[in-house]
Amino acid sequence: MNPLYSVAEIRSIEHAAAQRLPAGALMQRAGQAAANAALDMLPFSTSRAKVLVLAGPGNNGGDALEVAAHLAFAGAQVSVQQFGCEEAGGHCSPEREAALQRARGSKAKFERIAPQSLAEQDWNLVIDGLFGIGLTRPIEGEKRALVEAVNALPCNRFALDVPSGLDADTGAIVGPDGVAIQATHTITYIGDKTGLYTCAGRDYAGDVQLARLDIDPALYPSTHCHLNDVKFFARHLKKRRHNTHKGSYGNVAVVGGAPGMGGAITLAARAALLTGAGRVYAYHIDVPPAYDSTQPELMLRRAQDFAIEGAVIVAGPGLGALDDSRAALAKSVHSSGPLLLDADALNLLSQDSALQATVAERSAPTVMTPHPLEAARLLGITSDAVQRNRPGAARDLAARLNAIVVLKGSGTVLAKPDGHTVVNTTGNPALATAGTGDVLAGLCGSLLAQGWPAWEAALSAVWLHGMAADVLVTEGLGPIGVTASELIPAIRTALNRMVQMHGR
Ligand SMILES: NC(=O)C1=CN([C@@H]2O[C@H](COP(=O)(O)OP(=O)(O)OC[C@H]3O[C@@H](n4cnc5c(N)ncnc54)[C@H](OP(=O)(O)O)[C@@H]3O)[C@@H](O)[C@H]2O)[C@H](O)CC1
Ligand SMILES: [K+]
Repeated sequence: MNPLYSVAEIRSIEHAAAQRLPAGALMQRAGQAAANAALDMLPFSTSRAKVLVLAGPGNNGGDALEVAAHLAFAGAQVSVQQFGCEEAGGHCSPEREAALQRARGSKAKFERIAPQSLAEQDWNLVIDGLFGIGLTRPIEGEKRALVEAVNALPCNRFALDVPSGLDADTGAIVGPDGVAIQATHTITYIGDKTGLYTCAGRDYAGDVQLARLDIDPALYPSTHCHLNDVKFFARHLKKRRHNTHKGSYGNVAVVGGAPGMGGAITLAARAALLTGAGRVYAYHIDVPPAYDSTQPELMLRRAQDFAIEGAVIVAGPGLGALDDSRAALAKSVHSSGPLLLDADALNLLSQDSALQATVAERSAPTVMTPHPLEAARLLGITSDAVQRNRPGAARDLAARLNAIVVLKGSGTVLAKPDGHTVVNTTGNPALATAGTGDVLAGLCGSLLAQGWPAWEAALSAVWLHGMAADVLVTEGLGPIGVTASELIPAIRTALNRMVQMHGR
């Protein structure tokens, strides 16, 4: 189900497949698959279509040359900007050579147009075959200028395998200070790749399609990395029985709300309530209001008094960094039930290695929901370093703290202590606003309280959180200006729809 492969795994599949096929067969298949998709992108009769093909020095360039030949034979006006073998120290592959001959045998025009002159022509499509999984350093010099000029063109940009400049494993732009083709569409070969869905991947890959090149499935290794999918957690979507009561749906205790931060704990508690928890307590570090006038169902208490066993604890929303905050966190970590750590709980934890050891030894499940900077503090690295390898950072943190980690951001990455990784595909920039992390924490805590296993609770919470934002945008609300408060009822609707569709 939606496996994601590393560059190393793709290389080994490619190598095994190539042993059984005539030389160049995979590249020809790659070129054919891309050409077929490209023809669908051309706006009208092919003969009037102007296609700019960027062919780099490696086999990604070979793919592009195959595409150039196909499109030229189909009648399109093809211009090839080739950066040939001499660029790569002369070691071009035989299959790329063969592709070059085929392209030269077509009506494709081999020319070198100055990047700044590209905009003078009305291109209908750009084929990006500069670099694929072999990119080893930032794109520089003339190729950098070409990438920037192509990104400014008003037409579709079709990346072969990976948008040139993007790291296929991490979704980071290969830097420092790198550039990448901002593709509107990507056809990725042999296996889907993590970097197309996280970090800069979603912004630079556009619509992704997979072309497996008819490779024998037996050549694919089992992988521990997948795209999130309802199928991973659907069996826990259960229709409610009549003969139940609030105790059937668990208790959530949200711990936070230091002075001036009452909003965070309120959002988390409301999210837990509106997504089905039986009882929700909000344990405030500050003196809490008498009651929440918008949601009087919430039970507000002082964190100093909290001794709630049997509840799922969501520690962190607005927790602050007071002595009382640390005390409440320590009590939460030493509790015996499922625990969700978010926001300030993670920041306090990053300063306390003894408490980290206690977390790692917990017998009950722990879920952590850091954003990149919170993850960086826990890992003792910079947030840039986290973003340069989000899957790796999430896996490191999960292993170190024996916890399920939800590394938030574009293409949220979830990791288990055993290294299993899932990249989420729902969500959009509507979530980039204050409080949505508090809402996710409350939602995940609510599912834990309702008896979901921790991994499936995290997968489902992240999926629903993003899906709710996607629905709000399709309904014309956002992505600009959506508030965390508006997200909560949208999540409730999405959850109920999912239970109706998949629940038993
Ligand atoms: N092999 C097959 O049958 C198939 C391959 N597929 C396609 O091939 C690419 C991977 O091809 P590869 O040649 O390994 O790598 P790239 O084409 O991505 O380019 C690497 C070459 O570019 C040089 N390089 C790397 N970074 C830079 C840079 N920043 N500036 C300039 N040049 C750079 C590199 O040389 P170095 O030794 O200098 O690193 C290589 O020459 C894959 O993505 C597919 O598109 C298909 O899957 C079909 C089957
Ligand atoms: K490419």
